[in-house]
Amino acid sequence: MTDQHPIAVLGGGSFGTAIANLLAENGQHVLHWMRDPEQAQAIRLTRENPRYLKGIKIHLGVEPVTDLAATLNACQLIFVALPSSALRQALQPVAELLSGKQLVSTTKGIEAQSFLLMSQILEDIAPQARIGVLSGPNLAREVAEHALTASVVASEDEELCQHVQAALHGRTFRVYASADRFGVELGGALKNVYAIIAGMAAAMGMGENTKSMLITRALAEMTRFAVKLGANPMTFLGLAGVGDLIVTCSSAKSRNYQVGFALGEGLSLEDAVARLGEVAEGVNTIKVLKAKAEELQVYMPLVAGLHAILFEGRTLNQVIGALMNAEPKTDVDFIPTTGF
Ligand SMILES: NC(=O)c1ccc[n+]([C@@H]2O[C@H](COP(=O)([O-])OP(=O)(O)OC[C@H]3O[C@@H](n4cnc5c(N)ncnc54)[C@H](O)[C@@H]3O)[C@@H](O)[C@H]2O)c1
Ligand SMILES: O=P(O)(O)OC[C@H](O)CO
Repeated sequence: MTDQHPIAVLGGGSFGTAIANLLAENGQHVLHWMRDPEQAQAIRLTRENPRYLKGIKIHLGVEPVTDLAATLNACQLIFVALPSSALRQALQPVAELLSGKQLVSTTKGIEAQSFLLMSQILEDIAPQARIGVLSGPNLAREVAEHALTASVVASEDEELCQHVQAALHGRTFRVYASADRFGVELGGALKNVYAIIAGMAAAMGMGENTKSMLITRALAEMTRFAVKLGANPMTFLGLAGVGDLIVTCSSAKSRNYQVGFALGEGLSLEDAVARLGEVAEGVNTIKVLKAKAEELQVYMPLVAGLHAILFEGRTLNQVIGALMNAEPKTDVDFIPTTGF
């Protein structure tokens, strides 16, 4: 069933475009808001978004728009696909218009200083809005190319979850619901850091054993951190936890992995980010995560190691040596209890 109102997607990058297309393919009228009028006009004329999703045809049901206030006024359900660095700055000025709306963040980042996740920023800006997140193993290009894909909508608001499921479910996209908004969102933000490490390991020609060790120890580390913050560790066994970790740490289509690969080839961080030309959220997340782990005294050797390479002048070989020679540890070191 299609919505009476158009559905808004905020953000003209690869994920916003992929989600807008999915919604339109399901018969929804989509107002796809982007800040750049030239980009909007180019999409209207060519039905493509060549900078971010070259070669993908954009459905006629997607209407590129640049008037943010008019877009928010017209829509009840709003997907936010802005970079984490831009979300607050873009939406604070229109906060009043968000009241009572269903806001679904797809942005996988953490705000510096506040350590707020993106849906917490939405809550902060618009306390009267209904808030959710969409997260999972969802590489934008694969979503747009109709690879069979699953995602998670997470919110305490069941009606919002059902609305998102109805709007997005289709032949190639399946949405699972969760009530654990915090855990789902945290998983999406944390995995980007480990994807950078996985990209570095790939560039150095490390083997499949190494990849498996990295992913598994990353899962242990991010779960340990999440538990310290009061999250449900079981969420990390789902699509938005280990699912997203696997895809992002395994695929050269991931921008975070690409940054790591470039670093492993010897590029500086600045050059690696410049070569990418798109958002790699893990680059900002690593700084705030390292600081928070120290503050909370959570053992996160992979995070500490990446931080040491990027910002403390350590070499990759020094860090690998330290990681492999660290004191012996147990394998699974958190025990889910019925309290969660
Ligand atoms: N691309 C993916 O595969 C994917 C999948 C799931 C989630 N995400 C998440 O979605 C978020 C957005 O990523 P993306 O891949 O679409 O990014 P992108 O790099 O493809 O595009 C970013 C877009 O944001 C716009 N933008 C930047 N600053 C802005 C501002 N101040 N106001 C308005 N627009 C602004 C840019 O013009 C661009 O259109 C990220 O947090 C990412 O983690 C991405
Ligand atoms: O391209 P990345 O590294 O931002 O990852 C994209 C998605 O988050 C994968 O689920």
